[in-house]
Amino acid sequence: MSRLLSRRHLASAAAVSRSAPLACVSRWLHTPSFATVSPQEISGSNPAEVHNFVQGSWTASANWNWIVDPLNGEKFIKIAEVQGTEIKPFVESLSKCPKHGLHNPLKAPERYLMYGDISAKAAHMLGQPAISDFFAKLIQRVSPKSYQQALAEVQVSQKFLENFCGDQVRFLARSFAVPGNHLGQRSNGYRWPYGPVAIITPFNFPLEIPLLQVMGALYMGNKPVLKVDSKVSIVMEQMLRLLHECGLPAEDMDFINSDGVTMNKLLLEANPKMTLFTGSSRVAEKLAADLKGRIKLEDAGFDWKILGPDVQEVDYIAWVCDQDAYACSGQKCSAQSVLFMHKNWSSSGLLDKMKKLSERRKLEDLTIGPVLTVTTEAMTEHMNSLLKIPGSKVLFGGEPLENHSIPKIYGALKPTAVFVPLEEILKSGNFELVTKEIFGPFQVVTEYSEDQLELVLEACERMNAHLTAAVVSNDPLFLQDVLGRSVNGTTYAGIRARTTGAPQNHWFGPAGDPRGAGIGTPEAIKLVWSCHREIIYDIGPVPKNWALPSAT
Ligand SMILES: NC(=O)c1ccc[n+]([C@@H]2O[C@H](COP(=O)([O-])OP(=O)(O)OC[C@H]3O[C@@H](n4cnc5c(N)ncnc54)[C@H](O)[C@@H]3O)[C@@H](O)[C@H]2O)c1
Repeated sequence: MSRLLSRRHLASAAAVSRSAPLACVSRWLHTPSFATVSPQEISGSNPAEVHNFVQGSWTASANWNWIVDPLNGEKFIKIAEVQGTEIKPFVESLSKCPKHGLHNPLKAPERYLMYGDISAKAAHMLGQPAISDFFAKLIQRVSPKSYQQALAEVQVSQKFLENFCGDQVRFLARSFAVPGNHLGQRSNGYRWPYGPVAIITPFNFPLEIPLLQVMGALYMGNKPVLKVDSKVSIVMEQMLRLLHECGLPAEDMDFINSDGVTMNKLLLEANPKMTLFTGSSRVAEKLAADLKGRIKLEDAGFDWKILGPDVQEVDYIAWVCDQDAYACSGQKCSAQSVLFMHKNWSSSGLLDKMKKLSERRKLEDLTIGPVLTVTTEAMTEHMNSLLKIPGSKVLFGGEPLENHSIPKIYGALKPTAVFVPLEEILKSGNFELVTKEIFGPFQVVTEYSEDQLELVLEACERMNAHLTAAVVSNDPLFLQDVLGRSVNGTTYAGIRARTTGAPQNHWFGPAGDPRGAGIGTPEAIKLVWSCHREIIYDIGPVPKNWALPSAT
């Protein structure tokens, strides 16, 4: 297939060369062999198509759903969205996988090695500048963020694949043995797959989240059906084509485009033994109930940062705050949502520096850009509600972006910070409002005095989402106190602490919830994608002098 595509590209390039400038030809020649789209070429007059993959083949659907370009509102990508009446092939495909998986430590162990090889090939391909550039630009088209942010997503994915080359996949399934009570007895603990599983991922990391989760599922022997938010599923569709080129067996995973309702239906009919959901808490709670708990969750983040009493490195910390709150236009689940600032920082100029840094962001290079799930009106309305709280004020931002063609269905807001007094945040009428996750370039800032640390910790305790956090201080007693009385799953501590940017070598996920999932590290893969199985071997011999005991 890849050869066919390459030939097709060459043929198109030749056709184009008769009429178009050389630059265009070179773009086609640089489109990777597996790819069916060229990021720069997609437009209203040249729309891209995204297909499904089930039971080993690419398929269309009776319905095309149009995705609009977040920067100009043009219909530019057609998605073959599977309808409720079309899910049968996906249900059948999943049902072909037994509960004991496609491989496990006692079945087809050579597949662990095969996945080591696939990862090595995929890491090599993704590491080639033309291919990382292809994915970074494709990500930018559907989930607008700066080139550096999009490229970082590709690089994290590439490093992750490198981490699981060679024998590293089989090491994920390392088992242990404990000597038994008598000769011939021993217990072995194994990491066992769930078999048929489902993965649902959101729009904000179109490559990293689905790729890392799907590979983790496959490594451990599961057969996943993957659904990525249709707004961005083109990225993972192209990645799946790359994986096939690297040797991923066609029957090992399915890829579905659908709306949430159809996916919900598929989950209920196909009955996957485990579902990994990454997205909003609203959908997470619905699925947890529908699936009777057979689910792991990576849901909303209302991520806090506490600046300790020791004021230092103000320029650096202002820059980290700016990146944490506003990179990717605040659409990271790890984005800084609230900043608790010790009063010692008031005269440091930190807030002024943050304001200046936020003003450097511009639409032209996508350092600020469209917000895909919250409209400008909704963000402004939220801000106005906060401003009704006594003592609140806009520190900076608070206005819509200007001179743009971002469609109205998406949001466009300047990087915004609103100050709310700490005592007011804690009032029961205000707390829910202030700690509502706004998935956009928006943060709340507050201040605390020496004797108010208890109130800060009370606020952190009362929050529901415990994803990321940062304790910015090099005072070991302060760190110990705050870390010992908080729970967030991915917490950075020290003067360089941040809330965002977790690469593949950091566990990333919420804590404090037994349903909490993780992503990135070997521990995350083992926790999410395998369960413990203990086999107790007891092969004898039965002692020669054994006699029938009395009944017990
Ligand atoms: N914790 C994490 O690691 C993490 C990472 C990224 C995003 N997020 C969170 O995701 C949210 C932003 O994404 P969103 O608003 O697009 O999330 P969302 O919950 O609306 O959608 C996420 C995915 O679920 C699908 N979906 C919706 N309803 C469904 C249903 N009933 N059954 C099955 N699938 C359904 C969507 O189509 C999409 O693919 C934020 O709250 C953010 O914090 C969390």
